[in-house]
Formats: sequence, C-alpha cells, structure tokens
Amino acid sequence: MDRDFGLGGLSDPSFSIPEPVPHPSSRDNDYNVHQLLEQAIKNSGVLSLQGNKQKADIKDLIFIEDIGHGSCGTVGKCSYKGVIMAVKIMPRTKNSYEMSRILMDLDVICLSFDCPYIVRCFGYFITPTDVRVCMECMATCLDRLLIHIRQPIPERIIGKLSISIIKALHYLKTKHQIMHRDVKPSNILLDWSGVIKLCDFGIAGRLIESRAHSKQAGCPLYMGPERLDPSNTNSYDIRSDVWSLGLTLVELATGQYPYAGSEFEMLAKIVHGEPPRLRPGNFTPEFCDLVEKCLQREPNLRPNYNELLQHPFILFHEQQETDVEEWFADVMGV
Ligand SMILES: Nc1ncnc2c1ncn2[C@@H]1O[C@H](COP(=O)(O)OP(=O)(O)OP(=O)(O)O)[C@@H](O)[C@H]1O
Repeated sequence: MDRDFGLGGLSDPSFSIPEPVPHPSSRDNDYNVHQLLEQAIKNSGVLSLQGNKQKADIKDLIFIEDIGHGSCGTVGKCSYKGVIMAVKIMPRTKNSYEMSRILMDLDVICLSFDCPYIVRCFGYFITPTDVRVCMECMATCLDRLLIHIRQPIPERIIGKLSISIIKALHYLKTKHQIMHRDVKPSNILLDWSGVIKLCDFGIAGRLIESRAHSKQAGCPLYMGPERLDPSNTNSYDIRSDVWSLGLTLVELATGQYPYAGSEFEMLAKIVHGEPPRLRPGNFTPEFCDLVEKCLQREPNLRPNYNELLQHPFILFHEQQETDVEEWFADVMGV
C-alpha cells in the first residue's frame, strides 16, 4: 500500500512500502516502524488550512484547554493563527508496537482526507519527543455525550449516525483495504453542526485478501466473539467491526452497554451467551432487524457494508431530513 502521510499529495507518489508480512519478527517490525517514521518526518510541519498547504511553526500552536486522554496520548484544544483545532499529542517511544500504533493512526487519518465521515487532519508535527496530530475540533464523542445527557439517543438520530459510520468503515475497506478494529462510542465524534465522524485508527489493521491476520489489541468489550475466543486461531474480517457497530448501536439506543458483571463475566457472555437484541416494542422492526443482523455470533451471517447500506433502516433514514444539529443543541442546553 502507498503510504501518504501527506494529506493527499504532498509526499512522493512513487513511494510505497511492501505489505508487512503477517507475523513479522520484532526486528522486521522495528525496521518497518523506522522506515515509516522516516517517511512521516518528511511531511512534518506542513498544515493544510482552507485549501492551502503551508509550512507551519509549532510555536504558533497555542494550547487552549484539555479535551481528553487516551491510551496513546492526550488531546487538547489549540489555536493555530486563529484556527481552532484538536491536537492529539502522543509521546514517541522506543517500543515498536506503541510507535506503530501512533504511525498507523497518523497514516490512516492522512490517507482519509477525502472521506467526509472521517475526522479531518490538517497536518502534524513530529518533534524529537512526540507526535502532534492537528485535527478538526469536534464537539464531543458519543460515550461522553451519553454520560452528559443521561438518556438514550433517539432512533432517528441513530439512523443518521449509522449512515455516517457505515460509510466511513466502507470507505476504509474499499479505498484503503483497512479495517478499524476499535469501533465503539468513544471513537465516534459529533460536531456542533450535527456532523458525525469516525476517529482513532491506532489499531486499524491492513487487510490481506480481505482478512486481518494480526491480533492487535482493541477494546475487548466491543470485540466480536471470534476475536475473543482463544480457541479460534483463524484470521478475521470486517464482519468483526460489524459486530462492534451492532453493540455500539445497542448502547446508544438504550443508553447503556448491553452486558453487565465483571469484565471477565462480560467477555464470557460475549463468547458463549446470546447476543444482545433491541426490545421490539421500543424500536422500529427495521432497527431491531439491523441490530440482530450485525450481532450474529457466526461472522459469516453478518452483513457486509454494501448489504448494510441497502438495509431498509439505512435507506429509510437516508431519505429523512433529520436535524441532528438541533437535537444536539437541545440536549446540550445551548
Ligand atoms: N478531533 C477531535 N475533536 C474533539 N475531541 C477529540 C478529537 N479526537 C479525539 N477527541 C477526544 O479526545 C479524547 C481522547 O481521545 P483518544 O483518541 O486519544 O483516546 P480514546 O479513544 O478516548 O481512548 P483509547 O485511545 O484508549 O481508545 C476522547 O474523549 C476523544 O473523544
């Protein structure tokens, strides 16, 4: 796959690296990470703002406030010459697994500059100590939103949200042969105009013949049973992300994560128990059906993205003029 790191065209288009082998030795992995870092450094310090690519000075990035913390770093609201952005700061590390997560996140967000359903990247800085990714600043992620509003998200809003997330995942699969592998409410962002986008690609996986082969970590509570079952040594495909999407939709529609108990108990229920369902009386049959199809224990029975995009729930909500912006302002009390 061509590595861009250049927001659509800054880097040498002839540059490409070989597909990583499924089980690289750690020396090979260190070598790949080093090569990727060298390539990324070439486009460090260039921001693409209002259609113009410009050399930027990191000193002009003014910190405003903290947004949040993740396992790879922290996100802060910053201003660059008056443009507000969310800057994700990830410390550089000698650990090649951690570093490959940082580079994967950077790579996917740069590659996806032409997808309206993926959070936009303005550019990045690689300093001797950290990597700073400058992104459009969204209002909140969906797990925080649920905590804030203390009520489920209405089905008509979930309809619009589902369309954006399925299109984002479909784009990654068809355009870049990538699966996300960490679909969950905290990786879905909403802005004040009601636009919904996918973010956080640190553990995204490259697909080889449509399948992912490495066992990268993700959030186990949203993983499909096939990824959790230790007896399953097979590779898996985008249908694992379809499970995570189904679980995410149940959580948004009911206001709570569908499994209870200790983490061990919840994981055991995912692997061995009946998958969650929406209660028919509370939701339309189309929504219940979509969730049921996503949450099939057998991955091959789950729909792919083309099938999801043709599902009656999705087709219906594509026709609707739902004002997500108004709903969001309303629940946030602004
Ligand atoms: N572009 C953005 N605009 C606004 N908030 C953002 C943006 N990107 C990330 N955030 C928020 O910053 C916080 C930290 O995000 P980050 O992606 O580092 O970690 P996470 O997804 O919460 O956790 P983990 O990486 O461990 O899964 C989250 O609350 C996330 O919603």
